[in-house]
Amino acid sequence: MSNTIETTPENFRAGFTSFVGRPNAGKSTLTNAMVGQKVAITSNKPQTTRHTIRGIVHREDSQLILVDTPGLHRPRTLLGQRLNDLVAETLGEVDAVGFCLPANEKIGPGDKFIAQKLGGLPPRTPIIALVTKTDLVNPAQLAEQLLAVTKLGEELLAPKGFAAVVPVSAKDGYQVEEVAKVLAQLMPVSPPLYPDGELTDEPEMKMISELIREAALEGVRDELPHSLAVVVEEMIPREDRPADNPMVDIHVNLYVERPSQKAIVIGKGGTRLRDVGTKARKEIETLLGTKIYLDLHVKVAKEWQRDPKQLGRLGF
Ligand SMILES: Nc1nc2c(ncn2[C@@H]2O[C@H](COP(=O)(O)OP(=O)(O)OP(=O)(O)O)[C@@H](O)[C@H]2O)c(=O)[nH]1
Repeated sequence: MSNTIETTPENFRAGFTSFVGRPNAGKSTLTNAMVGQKVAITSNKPQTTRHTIRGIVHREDSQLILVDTPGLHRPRTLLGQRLNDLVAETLGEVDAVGFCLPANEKIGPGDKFIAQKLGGLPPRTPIIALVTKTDLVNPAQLAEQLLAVTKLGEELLAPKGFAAVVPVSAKDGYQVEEVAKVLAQLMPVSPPLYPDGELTDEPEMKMISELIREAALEGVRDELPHSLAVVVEEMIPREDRPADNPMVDIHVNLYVERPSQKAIVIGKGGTRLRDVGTKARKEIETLLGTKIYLDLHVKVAKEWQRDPKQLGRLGF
């Protein structure tokens, strides 16, 4: 047992923060550079959020919980009001937002789009700009980008602009500590929300994806030898459930390489996927000891076995 309470300094700060930015902006790499350990949250933890926790930064005087903001990462799949609602809802729940903009690329429409959405947030959520990948530019280029980013903030986050603009390189570690420090100062005064140590639910997520993978391969192993990857995207406790009868929504993507394989996994009229879902659900319910709703999606990720970026994303 830890004695967290007794040893917590008086001005300890703890809270939730989220990195946003267009694809490739460096969010995941920065998250990994800041966090000692990867985690994913399930139903049985304190202070459960509806977001996937990507990691927790434990510092002497603070704790930062890095959460995902679904939606902003893939604006093209969500239209208009739905996106606005989602952004307000999810980012309304974090204590600060880190907006990642690569130092080596001109500010583009994707960045402006996100900045505009951030500008629509209630003014209480501080937004800091993180100019990422500074190792790829020279000092003059970096200075120019810092100015451009500051200007973007003044234009689209009027009247306040960004709470801070911090250059960082996750690759060589430059200013990674500074990012944590700046974010920590924006967290509310609070004892740690998660215990140090026993952090990870990742084995649980792995077991769940394995159960689904096994069920999905049953009977079609020859047709789908190594072409199936299963990723548990989110596990979210269902709201408004009685405490003695909880339920967890589990969203899962099954990745295959070719459309023909997708057809095999889904089966005629979706019957096969339904059977896979039923079988896996029972096993997962036994594993977790709670009711679940299993949401399975089959996606084609072309040649994912050969693409390091895709592999990374699928947890290989
Ligand atoms: N040189 C350099 N490359 C970086 C740095 N941070 C990230 N990258 C590279 O930039 C690419 C994208 O980084 P990610 O961390 O995956 O970016 P992301 O914003 O999470 O991307 P999505 O998952 O597509 O939203 C990868 O190839 C990284 O290796 C950095 O500090 N320096």
